[in-house]
Amino acid sequence: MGTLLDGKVVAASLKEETLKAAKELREKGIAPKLTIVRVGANPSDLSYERGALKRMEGCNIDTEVKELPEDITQEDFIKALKEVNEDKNTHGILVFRPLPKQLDEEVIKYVIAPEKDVDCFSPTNVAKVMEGDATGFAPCTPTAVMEILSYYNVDLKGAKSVVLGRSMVVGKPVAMLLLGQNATVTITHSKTKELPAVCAEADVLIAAIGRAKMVTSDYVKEGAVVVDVGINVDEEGKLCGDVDFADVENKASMLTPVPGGVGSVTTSVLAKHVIKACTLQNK
Ligand SMILES: NC(=O)C1=CN([C@@H]2O[C@H](COP(=O)(O)OP(=O)(O)OC[C@H]3O[C@@H](n4cnc5c(N)ncnc54)[C@H](OP(=O)(O)O)[C@@H]3O)[C@@H](O)[C@H]2O)C=CC1
Ligand SMILES: Nc1nc(=O)c2c([nH]1)NC[C@@H]1CN(c3ccc(C(=O)N[C@@H](CCC(=O)O)C(=O)O)cc3)C=[N+]21
Repeated sequence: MGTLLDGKVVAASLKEETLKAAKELREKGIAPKLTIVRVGANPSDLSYERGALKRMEGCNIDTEVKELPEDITQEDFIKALKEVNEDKNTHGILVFRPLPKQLDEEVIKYVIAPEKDVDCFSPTNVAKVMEGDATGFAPCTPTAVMEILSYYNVDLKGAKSVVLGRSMVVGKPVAMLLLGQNATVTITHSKTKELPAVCAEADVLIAAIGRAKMVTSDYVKEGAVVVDVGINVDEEGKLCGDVDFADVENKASMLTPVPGGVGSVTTSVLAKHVIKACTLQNK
């Protein structure tokens, strides 16, 4: 089988850098802090929150969770978010999405302070991802994909890369980040014709569709690098990715597992972004 792209190893390496930077900030009397804004108690928000709080603790980053009622009005939500924006002790803000339907994300995305927006909610940061402007914050999950590829020295220059999925959360931004590293990028989605054949052209294949084990060996070129972003549950109720790992592992040269792949790097990127925000705000 190919090389396992082990997210835990990448996460540990990122954590080491982040811890060192956090220590240096604290020596200057600055305590880096992430504030999480959560509306209601959605299970997937709570699962990410648990992982994020644990990771911040391991990285010596302070945290606060601003828990808001499920039925909060737009006006009250905006007021609460502005308070976090203005909180001098908060350097990074994570707003769990999607928000409940009475809250209009198209309005709220303009409210979050771009310099504290560590998971790319603000259009300012979305634009910076498009422009390849490194002063912004790309979303954590696509950045985690890039960190894994970089850690394992995957050469992206000129590489044929195919992204499965075009959401604003994963597919589109990861395509822009790949382009920024000089990959030749194809973005595919539910309307793509001859999808397995298009994917089988890829040197680097990124799966972010949210379809359990859909990516079988016929989607994969012999020797390709495959990164699985999906977090799904299979028919037995176990966590699984978008890639059929057992079917693909002997064809790919490198492959991420689920769990233990991209998902385990995402919170380390979040921590890195909080440190970056804190450093920039104290320049
Ligand atoms: N590891 C992590 O930290 C994270 C993991 N995830 C996981 O990543 C996956 C994707 O998430 P997200 O981008 O938010 O999902 P969305 O549902 O928002 O987007 C899915 C995308 O995949 C495309 N798609 C869906 N079905 C097919 C299909 N049969 N063939 C081709 N394309 C298809 C859709 O196409 P179209 O646009 O045409 O509808 C869409 O662009 C999920 O499993 C999610 O749980 C998400 C965030 C964080
Ligand atoms: N602004 C915003 N950004 C997000 O990234 C975001 C969000 N809102 N809202 C909620 C969803 C959900 N989500 C999860 C990520 C990882 C696990 C998960 O299970 N992680 C495992 C690791 C899984 C693995 O190893 O692959 C863990 O942390 O132990 C779950 C859920 C992020 N989300």
